[in-house]
Amino acid sequence: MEERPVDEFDYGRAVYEPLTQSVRQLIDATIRTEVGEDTVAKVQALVDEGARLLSERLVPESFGVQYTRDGRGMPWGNAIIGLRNPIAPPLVIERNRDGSVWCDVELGAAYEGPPGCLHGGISALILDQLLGATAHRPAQPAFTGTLTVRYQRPTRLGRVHGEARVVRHDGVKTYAVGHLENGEGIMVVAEGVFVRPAGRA
Ligand SMILES: CCCCCCCC/C=C\CCCCCCCC(=O)SCCNC(=O)CCNC(=O)[C@H](O)C(C)(C)COP(=O)(O)OP(=O)(O)OC[C@H]1O[C@@H](n2cnc3c(N)ncnc32)[C@H](O)[C@@H]1OP(=O)(O)O
Repeated sequence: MEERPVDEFDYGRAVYEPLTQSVRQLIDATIRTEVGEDTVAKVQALVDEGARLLSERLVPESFGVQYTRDGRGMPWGNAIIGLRNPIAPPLVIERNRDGSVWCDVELGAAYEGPPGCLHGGISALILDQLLGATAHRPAQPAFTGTLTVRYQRPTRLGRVHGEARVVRHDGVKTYAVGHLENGEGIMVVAEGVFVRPAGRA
């Protein structure tokens, strides 16, 4: 079997992240463009050619979490944090010493629900990942059992700050809370129960 280079995380990141970023720009421009139909048709042909080239070799199914030889996880297809997923903003989750987490993310036209505002499902997606990340412990995966989201005020598109922390553990269950805020205050709050599935460490 071919030896995997130790720095394959950095290598993969250098190769694929710029492509993902370009596709993110393409998504934004696709939504907001006002060019004429000839240009749209021309771009469509270019995009189709790009998709054809990339499809010459594909993993058989979804990306999953691939691991480098030194054990670093690459959840690069993930819908919200995926480095190779153009529909992911992506969310970069930072962890404090006490295990709580936070993120700052810029959310544009691709995440719109009510005009000019963040789609509620996207808020829930961000909070699911944030609360899940703080509930998750190494070698103790915790699935979202229940996520309750309260939308207090419409969140304008743009810069959003999120935070989450664990409030208690009860056997296989971990209870976490979190919120999304921006310059206008706290917009969305969430609480969740994360369950370590039966039969897992
Ligand atoms: C995700 C793991 C990944 C690990 C990978 C490593 C990298 C991680 C890096 C970074 C963190 C990432 C963070 C991820 C963020 C995103 C998370 C998601 O979106 S997860 C997808 C959506 N969620 C599902 O698809 C679950 C589907 N449901 C199930 O699989 C089961 O129903 C499960 C595991 C939730 C429970 O099944 P049972 O058979 O293990 O549990 P029973 O024995 O029935 O119950 C145990 C206890 O839990 C409570 N419970 C069960 N289900 C519950 C629920 N849905 N809500 C609340 N409590 C529940 C029960 O009442 C019971 O409590 P009593 O011990 O009696 O006090």
